[in-house]
Amino acid sequence: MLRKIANPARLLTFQRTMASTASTGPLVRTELDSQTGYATVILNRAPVNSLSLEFMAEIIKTVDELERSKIRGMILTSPSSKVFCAGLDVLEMVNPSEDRLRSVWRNLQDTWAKLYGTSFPTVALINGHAPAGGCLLALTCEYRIMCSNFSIGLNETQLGLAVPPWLQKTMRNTVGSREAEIACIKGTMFSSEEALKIGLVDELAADKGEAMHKACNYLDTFKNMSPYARSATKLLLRNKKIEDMKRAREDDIDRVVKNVMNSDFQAGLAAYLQSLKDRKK
Ligand SMILES: CCCCC/C=C\C/C=C\C/C=C/C(=O)SCCNC(=O)CCNC(=O)[C@H](O)C(C)(C)COP(=O)(O)OP(=O)(O)OC[C@H]1O[C@@H](n2cnc3c(N)ncnc32)[C@H](O)[C@@H]1OP(=O)(O)O
Repeated sequence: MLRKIANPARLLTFQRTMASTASTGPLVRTELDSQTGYATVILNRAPVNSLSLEFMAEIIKTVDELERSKIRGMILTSPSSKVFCAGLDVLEMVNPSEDRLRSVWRNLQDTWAKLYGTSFPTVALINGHAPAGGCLLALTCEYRIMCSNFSIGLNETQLGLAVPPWLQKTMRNTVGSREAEIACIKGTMFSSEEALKIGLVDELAADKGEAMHKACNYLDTFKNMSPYARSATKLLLRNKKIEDMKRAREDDIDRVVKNVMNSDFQAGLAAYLQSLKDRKK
């Protein structure tokens, strides 16, 4: 459940209607508490918040809007009781047109860059599983609070995908070189408790209410600090990585096209999709 806001009149909800979504309502919902200036961004692409081209475009637009609104902090979460974000929409990888594949990858790069380089403080409230692109979203935030009994990690190699350099660097920056190297190569999925142990998340919470409380506590630490000094320091720390990604982005896209258009990869993906279905039987 989302944190109750004392005065509902203070709650501004930005809503956008998106085409081609199976979710109820907008793909991304933003609730702004005008008392604190904190925005809760709720990823809302049922059933598992998988990242399609349009969904990522919506996340990017939302962050742009929040930058313009001069918010004091953002909490990124999901309305699901089981999944924070299931990563890239695997259907985007099934025999895609090259043009769409390039656009999907470009949007993933931009989603990462936008969230990684926000001027305001960000917390991922990971209230469910966060494989691959779900872990990526969490890693872009400054602080991660994870509910117990879920899993998180960069499991791309398990699917036959290479982890792009900019994502490897983000992981390395968070958990250190050795842990990142082993985790990326093996495609390890960590339990919430293991993730805390290696520093992939910063705190655990018993449930979403507790996680929300902890998220607000993190954002409150900046209450009396100059937003300029805070964000300038963050961007000095992070901008080079964003610029590096942008410089190499066309090579990155070419590599992904080669990876995904490969017939061995497509055969492996078909088997993977079948295994997702079989798990339910
Ligand atoms: C397009 C360009 C690609 C280029 C790639 C190159 C390099 C990539 C490097 C890094 C970037 C990131 C990559 C990725 O993110 S790849 C995606 C990785 N994600 C996964 O492997 C997650 C798979 N899903 C699960 O493990 C589980 O679904 C879950 C998230 C743990 C949730 O389990 P739960 O039991 O709650 O739900 P279901 O399994 O029943 O799922 C419900 C429903 O959703 C479908 N689904 C699940 N995950 C995805 C997904 N990622 N994309 C699309 N659809 C997904 C699932 O099949 C079910 O559908 P159904 O119709 O059967 O109800």
